[in-house]
Amino acid sequence: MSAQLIDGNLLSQQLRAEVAQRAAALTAQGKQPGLAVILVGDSPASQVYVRNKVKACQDNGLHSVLEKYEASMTEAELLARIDALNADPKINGILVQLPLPAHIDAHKVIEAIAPEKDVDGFHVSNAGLLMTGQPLFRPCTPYGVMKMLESIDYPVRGANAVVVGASNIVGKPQAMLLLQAGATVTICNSKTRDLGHHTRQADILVVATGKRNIVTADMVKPGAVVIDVGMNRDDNGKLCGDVDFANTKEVAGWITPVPGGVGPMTITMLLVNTIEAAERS
Ligand SMILES: Nc1nc(=O)c2c([nH]1)NC[C@@H]1CN(c3ccc(C(=O)N[C@@H](CCC(=O)O)C(=O)O)cc3)C=[N+]21
Repeated sequence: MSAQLIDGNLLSQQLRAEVAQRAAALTAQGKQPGLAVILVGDSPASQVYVRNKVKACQDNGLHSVLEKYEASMTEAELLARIDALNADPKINGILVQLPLPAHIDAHKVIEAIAPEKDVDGFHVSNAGLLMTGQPLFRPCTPYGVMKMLESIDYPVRGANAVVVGASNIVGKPQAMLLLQAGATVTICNSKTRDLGHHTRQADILVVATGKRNIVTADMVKPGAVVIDVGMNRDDNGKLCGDVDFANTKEVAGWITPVPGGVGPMTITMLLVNTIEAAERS
């Protein structure tokens, strides 16, 4: 292995220690930070993620409530729950776990969350603030990736960054954060011709497609930072990313593992955003 590992568990541990201190300080002022997590339906993957989020709150002194609903819940019922949480002074952050069942309009639901409680940073108002350089909440996964680059003191300014994947949740906000940090940013998508041509230019390569092995070692510039946002299962049911880790680690300068990379950082930044919401309240 020539690449250095960027350990998301270790970095999370350090950042969560700061989170716990800020949570304790707020609690001492009678303002314990609170997160509400809403899960509609019972997808096993979502159950695990949501439980991890609630546990991270408990471990670091944040108040949390988990609201679980049947997949048959109506959109109107969900919107009513969000209204109630918007008005609840004990709740500083509201997270509606995605994806939602097909009969519920996810855009409508996200737009119903008060922007100052939108700790995912998915509301159009928060997307607009991010795009115009005045972010209120940075979306957790891209924010965590920037913290990982910071942790290795990587000079993002002037670097070539390539983001593979253009989702509203990861790819697009990731590109914005990298751009604001001074990188030259390329966003690739599922229609990109000759993906390797683009990825080989990358000093920083962020891969967020949900397709296992979409990036292989021959597509990576020697010495590059490779950040794997993928969460897939291999043929044996083992968690794996979007990058062919075993071969790419021999080419890259730094690489993030799956599990133990971006995933824990996403949860850490959710805690950070919830703390910031409480500090502002
Ligand atoms: N409104 C909303 N906000 C989200 O932030 C959100 C969401 N919906 N829907 C689903 C995705 C996925 N996501 C993950 C977070 C942490 C891990 C994580 O901690 N992964 C561990 C492993 C977990 C395991 O063992 O399964 C790791 O990579 O080491 C994974 C996935 C947040 N998401």
